[in-house]
Formats: sequence, structure tokens, C-alpha cells
Amino acid sequence: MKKTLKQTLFKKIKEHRPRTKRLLEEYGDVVVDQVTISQIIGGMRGLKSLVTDISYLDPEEGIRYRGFTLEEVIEGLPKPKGADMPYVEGLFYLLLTGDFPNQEEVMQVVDEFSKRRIVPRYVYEVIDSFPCCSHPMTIFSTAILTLSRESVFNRQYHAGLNKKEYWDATYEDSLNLLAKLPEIASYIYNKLYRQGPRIQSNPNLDMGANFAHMMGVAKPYDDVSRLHFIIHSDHESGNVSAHTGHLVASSLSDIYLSISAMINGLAGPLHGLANQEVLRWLHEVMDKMDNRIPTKEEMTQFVWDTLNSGQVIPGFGHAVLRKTDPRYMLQREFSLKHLPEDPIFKYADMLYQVVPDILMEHGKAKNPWPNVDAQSGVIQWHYGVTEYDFYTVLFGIGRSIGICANVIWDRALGYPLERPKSITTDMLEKIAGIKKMVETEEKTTL
Ligand SMILES: CC(=O)SCCNC(=O)CCNC(=O)[C@H](O)C(C)(C)COP(=O)(O)OP(=O)(O)OC[C@H]1O[C@@H](n2cnc3c(N)ncnc32)[C@H](O)[C@@H]1OP(=O)(O)O
Ligand SMILES: O=C([O-])CC(=O)C(=O)O
Repeated sequence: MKKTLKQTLFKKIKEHRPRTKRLLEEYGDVVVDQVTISQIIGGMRGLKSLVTDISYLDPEEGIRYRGFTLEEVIEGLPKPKGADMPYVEGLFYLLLTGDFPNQEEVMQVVDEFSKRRIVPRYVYEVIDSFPCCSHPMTIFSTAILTLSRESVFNRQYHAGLNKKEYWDATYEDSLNLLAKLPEIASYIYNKLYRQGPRIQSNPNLDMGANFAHMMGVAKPYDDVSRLHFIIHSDHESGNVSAHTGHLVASSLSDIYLSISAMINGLAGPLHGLANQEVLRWLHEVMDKMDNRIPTKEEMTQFVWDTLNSGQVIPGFGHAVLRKTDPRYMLQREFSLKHLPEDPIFKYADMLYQVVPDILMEHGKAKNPWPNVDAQSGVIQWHYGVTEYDFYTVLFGIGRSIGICANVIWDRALGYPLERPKSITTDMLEKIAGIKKMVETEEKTTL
């Protein structure tokens, strides 16, 4: 009998623990980075102060999961019969262990997810009780939060759980949560936008196919969902959602509290919500153009108008990347293959042609190239999921996979409560030498 994911993970954890222990005990004083005033005031950009082995983001190359590019991940993971995209469950295996699962190993995880997919009734009641016009991300975050009462970690912690076992209970909570997310998300979608009878989940389908089934969208939406969840799952540790998830979990809040919190970070327009903003913004252009494809000159004017009114161009720029996001390219390739004639794709593609030059001329953005959010909504729209308020929920399902993997490892390696130090502006001015200068200048004037 093949080892289960949990057994394989435990072996990896035991192998890894001495590495962290040695770094801490023997090399704890080694300097990794220095911090400047612009980093302190400027959102800690580039400051090396977190550790994760799940993924690494190179500014030029883009994200690698466990050392593998997205192409390698998609190529190397097992796929359902007839599918172009791999099992999302296989990605979870890879993120947790660093190994590509074989067919048998991936099917064990598919089975685990299937067994844990039933959502308690009270979650539906909470969703149903939301006032009209609530944003789907608010509902999604709350639905996840509500599940905190199910936490295995909480129960075991209060019964006196040994620190060494924290990861195990967190693993159980993570699987329980991840397995339910497609059902929760599709329920929210149906409630907000379809109002028809709910499509029950199918225990014989993998995560991507089951989600497509519950959304009521035909093939290849199963592959669209697999691709979407996989490429959105992780982006190393410092982005708002991943960092929030890690931070909240560091106080030993359970996975439901941590993932709900990270969803709230993802819901901001400078982060995950940018994917809905791209579609909203594109529709403004389309309305102006009476739905005809604008000329390059017209599109250029629209981009400048947006910039000149003090707004950002959604879907462009990045805090770390300095090249076109490979996740954007993957989705563009998918669109070129499956929806080359789609009018929204044509609009988005025109943006790709005009925006980088404009942002360079504008001279502010350090990265003028498109990010993942510039393209994801275009694909959703094409397959009939046109309610763009919902798009960040899809992102949230994907991101939960990476953050759960991170939090399980945080617990396995005993990472402590996160608590950086803050200082005052006065102190910064003293460090900069300004304070003394100002005081001397004042004395001289007197
Ligand atoms: C999944 C994701 O989170 S990917 C990112 C999704 N977000 C977006 O697409 C929103 C549009 N992009 C942005 O707002 C930014 O590029 C961010 C938030 C992603 C990164 O922010 P930063 O790391 O601060 O970017 P950067 O250092 O390049 O910013 C410098 C200046 O350029 C501006 N800038 C950056 N990107 C853009 C843009 N797309 N359009 C207009 N101006 C921009 C910033 O607002 C900033 O202006 P300021 O000096 O007046 O404050
Ligand atoms: O890495 C970041 O800063 C933003 C992010 O999460 C992503 O691009 O997926």
C-alpha cells in the first residue's frame, strides 16, 4: 500500500526540522539583509524577512512552486482522463511535499477531498442571511469564518495538544476546509446571480470538475477551473494574502480564522480584486466605444485619461515582478487557443499592446507589464461567468491551497508568533540625522 499524503508529509517534516533548528541555533546571528528608511515607510518592499519553501518569486522569471516553473508543474502533475489541466489535488500534494504525486497518490487526495466536501447546514444559513448587495468576497470570508467551530486544532489544543503535533491537526483542518471551498463558492454564486435550484456536488468528480459542475458551466470550464486554481495558489510569503494568512496563523488562530483573514486582504483592489477591476474598467471602455473594438489611438487615450485622473491601470504593475507575469502568459496562450475571437479578449490584448509603453512614459510604475489579473476575468467572461464581482472568490479558492500548505509547514517547523518592531517618525528622523540638524538649526536661529 502506497504511503498517504500525510505519511509522506510527516517524513518530509522530520527530515526538515533539523535544518531549521541548526540555522537557528548555530547561525542565528548571520545577517541576511539590511533595512532602509524607504523600506520601512514603503511597505517593506524587497525586505528579506520571511521564510517559505513552498514557492519562490524571481522578479524576472516569475513564480516557481517547489522549484518548478508553472509549465513544469502543469506538465508534471497527473491529469484526469481527457483533461488538458492537472488535478488541483495533485498540486496540493506537490506544494506540501515537493514531490510530484503519481496517479495512485493523487487519487488518494481526490478521495480525501471528496469525503470531506459536505458543508454544514449553518454555513448555507449564514450565506442566505446576508443583506442584498454584499460583495461575494465578504460573504465568502464570513462563510469560512463560520466554520471555525469545526476546528480540530482548536479542540485538540484545548485538550492539551503537544506543540510537535500542531501540524497534524492543522493538516486535518486544511483538508476539511479546502474540500468545502468549491461548494461554498458555487453556492454563493448561485444565490447571488442564478437564484435557481442548487446543483449538488458530485463525489465522483475531482475538485476542478466538481466546481464546474456546481457552477453549471460545461466543459472546458473544468480545465479552466483547474488552471485558475493552480496558477493562483501561491506567490511566496510576502504578498498581502499569504502574509496575512501566515500572520494570523502565527498566533495559533485556526485555519478558518487565518484563511478568512487572508481572503479579506485578497479582496483589496491593489491585490486580488484587481481582476474584477480589469473587467469593470474594460467595460467602461466598451461602453464609450459602443461595443466596437477601439483603435490603438482610442485605447491609448483611454489609458491616459485613467492615469491623468489619478487612478491605476488595473492588471498592470507588480510589487516584485519586473517582467510580464508568466501566469498572464499562460492564460493568454489559453485564450489564443480557445477564445481568440472573443471581443473582451481582443480588448485585453490591445491593452497588452498599449499599456506598457504608456506606463513607461508615465514614469511611475516600476513594472509596466501585465500581471495575472489582467487576463483571468477575460476567460471567465467567455465561459459565461460574467458577474465579475465574483472573480476574486475564484482567486481565493486557489490562494487558500497555497496558504494552507504554508500554515501546515509553519506549524510543523514551530515558527513563532510574528511580531516585528515598529518605531516612531521622531526616531526615524534621529536615525536619518535630520532631528539633530533641525535642533541645531533652531538653536542657531535663536
Ligand atoms: C495578484 C496581485 O496582487 S497582482 C497585482 C494586482 N494589482 C493591480 O493590478 C493594481 C494595479 N497595480 C498597482 O497598483 C501596483 O502596480 C501594485 C499595487 C500591484 C504594486 O505596487 P508598488 O509595489 O507600490 O508599485 P510601484 O513601486 O511600481 O509603484 C510606484 C508608483 O507607480 C504607480 N503604479 C504602479 N502600478 C501602476 C499602474 N498599474 N497604473 C498606474 N500607476 C501605477 C504606483 O501607484 C506608485 O505611484 P505613487 O508613487 O504615486 O504612489
Ligand atoms: O506577489 C504579490 O505581491 C501579489 C500576489 O499575490 C500575486 O501576484 O499573486
